[in-house]
Amino acid sequence: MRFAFDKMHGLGNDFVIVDARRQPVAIDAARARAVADRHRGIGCDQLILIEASGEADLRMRIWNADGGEVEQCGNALRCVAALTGATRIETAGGLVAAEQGGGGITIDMGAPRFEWDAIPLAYPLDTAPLPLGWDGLAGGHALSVGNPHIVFFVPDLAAVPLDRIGPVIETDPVFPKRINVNVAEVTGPAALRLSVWERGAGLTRACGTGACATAVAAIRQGLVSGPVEVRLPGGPLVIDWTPGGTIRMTGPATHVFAGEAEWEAFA
Ligand SMILES: N[C@H](CCC[C@H](N)C(=O)O)C(=O)O
Repeated sequence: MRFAFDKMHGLGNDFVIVDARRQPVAIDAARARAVADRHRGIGCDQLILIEASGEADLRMRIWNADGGEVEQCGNALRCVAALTGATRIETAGGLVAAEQGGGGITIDMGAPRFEWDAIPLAYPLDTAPLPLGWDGLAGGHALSVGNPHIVFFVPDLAAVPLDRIGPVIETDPVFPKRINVNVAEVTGPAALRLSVWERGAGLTRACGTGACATAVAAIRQGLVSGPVEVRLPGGPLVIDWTPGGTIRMTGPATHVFAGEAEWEAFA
């Protein structure tokens, strides 16, 4: 059966977006993996499904390239807001607000969570910092911005083999739902450089929730003051947060093309 989709990206973190409000759609892990496959499918970091919502303009669901459905995706929120004009979006990670302005699209991501069982961790531990280390990375801060993140600050980002160490941390049993791994370098009083090993997607060009988590961890530790420019391999996002408040992320959303395909091609 034919379906329509939109291909979009946020700083190179790319998505296939399917609007199920106008066409019946059933996604499972195998179909998500097949659509995301960059050789046999359409290719994306995440597959995004838009559904009707009883409490917001729409509901956004997210599947990583490995087929796992997850709670939140910052870059996709900007893309869906740009595509649909939605100003309130329901996700499994919470209800968010979107506004479109001169500097791009701003998403209010809600408040971060720092308790061990909100990340979640497998057992009670301090989360800021987590008393654990992996291959020379230690002192990480774990937090949830709707989805789970750990954030490490290092003196030289280029010296960290994130492609090797990322999957080890992502799949450590201390993280029962796995975790997104962020490694950042402070480059100014309100500037960070960030690379992200994403849960279920690996190294991506950008991670919106990773930028949010990293900026919050840096502000909490007094490493920077907000609003923070977080420079990812695909470009910059601006993240603003003050303790006790909600996180506001501002950045671009790019529409690449609209397409059609047959679900039968993604068995
Ligand atoms: N890999 C993430 C989902 C996508 C997040 C990222 N693409 C973003 O822009 O926030 C997770 O498993 O929680």
